[in-house]
Amino acid sequence: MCTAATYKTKDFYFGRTLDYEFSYGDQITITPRNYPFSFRHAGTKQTHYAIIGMAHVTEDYPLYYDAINEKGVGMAGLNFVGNAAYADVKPDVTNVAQFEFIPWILSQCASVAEVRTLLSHMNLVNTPFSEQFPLAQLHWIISDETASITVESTADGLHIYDNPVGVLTNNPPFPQQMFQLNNYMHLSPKQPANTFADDLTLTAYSRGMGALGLPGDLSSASRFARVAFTKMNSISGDSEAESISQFFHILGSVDQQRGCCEVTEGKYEITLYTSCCNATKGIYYYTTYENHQISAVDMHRENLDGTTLICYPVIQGEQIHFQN
Ligand SMILES: C[C@H](CCC(=O)NCCS(=O)(=O)O)[C@H]1CC[C@H]2[C@@H]3[C@H](O)C[C@@H]4C[C@H](O)CC[C@]4(C)[C@H]3C[C@H](O)[C@]12C
Repeated sequence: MCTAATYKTKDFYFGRTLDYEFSYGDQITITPRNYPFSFRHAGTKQTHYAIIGMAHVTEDYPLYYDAINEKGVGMAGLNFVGNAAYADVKPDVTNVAQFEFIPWILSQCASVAEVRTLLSHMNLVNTPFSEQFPLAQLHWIISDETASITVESTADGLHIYDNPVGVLTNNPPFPQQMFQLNNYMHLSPKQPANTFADDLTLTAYSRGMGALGLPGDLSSASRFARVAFTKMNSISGDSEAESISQFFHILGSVDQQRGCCEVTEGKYEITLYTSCCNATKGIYYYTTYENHQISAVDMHRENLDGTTLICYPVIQGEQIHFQN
């Protein structure tokens, strides 16, 4: 399972948890403006916006999982298994392979409004990267500081939904996830009043009872409701430190601990990493399952006019600050 979220204070923040039972081998990867992006069916872009995100790099190509561009647009792919279906290549539209979707959007869109325009003549196609990396069944959240959309490619075509919550998890399809929030409309960060029955003396005997009923399990639908509640009620100062700290707390509400989600005999899904991008400033912050210290890569500390990918390894291993 995975969860993505947005957060706005003075700057705009975008990030995700990557939950899985193994890592593909990820690196924080910067694609500078003059790295030539060769698209399988849509030509080559010699120059484009710079991108920073988490990717598996193979054959000098950044297979991005989540990323932001220098204009403040963020995009993340999350599993959508059993529902994702990609089209065949068609004439008279722009055919973009599923693995190219993040580079295609982030290399040329400066806002979600521009993304919508690009999507109106795009066909998301079933061309795999290679035999070793077949199609991934995903759906996507694409956001800027003003709006988010969810993109789902299913057997009946490409769907673009407004995403007013700015969060995404996995199945079921996005409209159902949104609909299920109706079930939780009575939840509140405030203490509840007794509306159960006039003749009963019921008391709020514990703090936090306004959110009693918020699901605590790790299913995708439950994580959607939980992170939506947490994010929509989140309050923090607007400094960089306060914003990042709050963002990691929002995604911390759906953190997956080893042992609680068995996917096959003896294999457990865990939160491999959590990212928090300052999309306004081009900084990729992250923590990993084994490293709770926040590490960061700032795209503007690199030569963004370069032609080759810049990769930083994910720092693993707890860094404990002994005080004595
Ligand atoms: C496994 C990842 C999604 C994690 C997730 O959503 N887990 C939920 C599990 S569940 O269904 O809800 O149970 C996805 C997110 C991005 C994906 C990667 C990116 O799409 C980039 C390439 C794309 C290639 O087609 C396949 C390899 C790959 C390198 C993908 C491997 C894998 O599918 C990734 C890493």
